[in-house]
Amino acid sequence: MTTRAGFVALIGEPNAGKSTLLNRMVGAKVSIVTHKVQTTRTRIRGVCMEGESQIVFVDTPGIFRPRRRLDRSMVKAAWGGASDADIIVLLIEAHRGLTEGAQAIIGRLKDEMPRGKPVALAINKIDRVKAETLLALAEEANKAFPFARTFMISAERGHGVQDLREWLAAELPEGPWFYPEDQIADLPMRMIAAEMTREKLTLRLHEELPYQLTVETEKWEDKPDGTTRIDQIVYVARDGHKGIVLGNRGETIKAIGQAARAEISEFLGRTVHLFLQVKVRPNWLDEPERYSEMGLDFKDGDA
Ligand SMILES: Nc1nc2c(ncn2[C@@H]2O[C@H](COP(=O)(O)OP(=O)(O)OP(=O)(O)O)[C@@H](O)[C@H]2O)c(=O)[nH]1
Repeated sequence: MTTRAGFVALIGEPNAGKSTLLNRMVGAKVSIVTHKVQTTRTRIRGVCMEGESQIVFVDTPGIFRPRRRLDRSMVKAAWGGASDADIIVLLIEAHRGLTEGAQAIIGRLKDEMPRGKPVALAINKIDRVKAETLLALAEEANKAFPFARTFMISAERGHGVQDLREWLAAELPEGPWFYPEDQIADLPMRMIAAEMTREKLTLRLHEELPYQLTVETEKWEDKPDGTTRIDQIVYVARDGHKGIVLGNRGETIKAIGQAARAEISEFLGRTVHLFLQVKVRPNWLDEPERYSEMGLDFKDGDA
């Protein structure tokens, strides 16, 4: 049996339908993550199996409209995320055509993507236009960039989505899966729970640390008595940050834990026992191992 696995970055202007498409392909469970603000560099948005292929979708937050310095570095990171993906899918809206924004993305794809990286075009929202308009748009776009394939889809209604999935599955490099098949169903829940804790940390610590914090769900145990034990680790970049997160006699982390526990419990509809640990992981932003752990191979100078 030949297995395939790899990373796919969905890019496009805001509102192009990236989240809708992702949810179609991966399942509705990830949708809660989608409205979250741009808080991490690159993260996994969802995983799906298609035949013997494991497709891992990565986030490319904030490709657009940098407002602050920090945002600009995230824009760069987003493009780093895209160029590290095995396949890129550019989503454009059928009724809006090749907007200025879409053309700007194509310009950057030309400048920044390594040669030979497959970039597919997905013309979304085909339910909103006539066939002639669609064909003309496909032709125009393919003149602007040598797309590996062009798909005409409606993420909302599901048209064309399976074709895209099958193509992605076949294009991914051969290799072992990144996640055991039985963990895939669990993965969105683990990510959502980590995101909830992260949000509480960000709320509580305001502008102090948010870009230097990361939360990972280490263990997840559904107990026979109907409760769930979740162990998470809050990673900070420096020793000094640990104290800020813990607070005076641990009261900050305690309050954060309580708030996160309440939200996770409500979301799961079960009693949750949440255990938080704060650990220092210096320079996690620059640490390539962090990304290889997720299966992403970041090279120096990406961020
Ligand atoms: N008519 C139509 N609307 C769609 C389709 N796909 C998505 N939409 C709508 O387009 C809007 C934007 O979709 P999202 O999936 O949130 O877009 P996004 O690219 O993730 O947007 P950002 O999160 O802002 O980057 C939503 O109102 C969707 O319901 C489609 O195939 N047809």
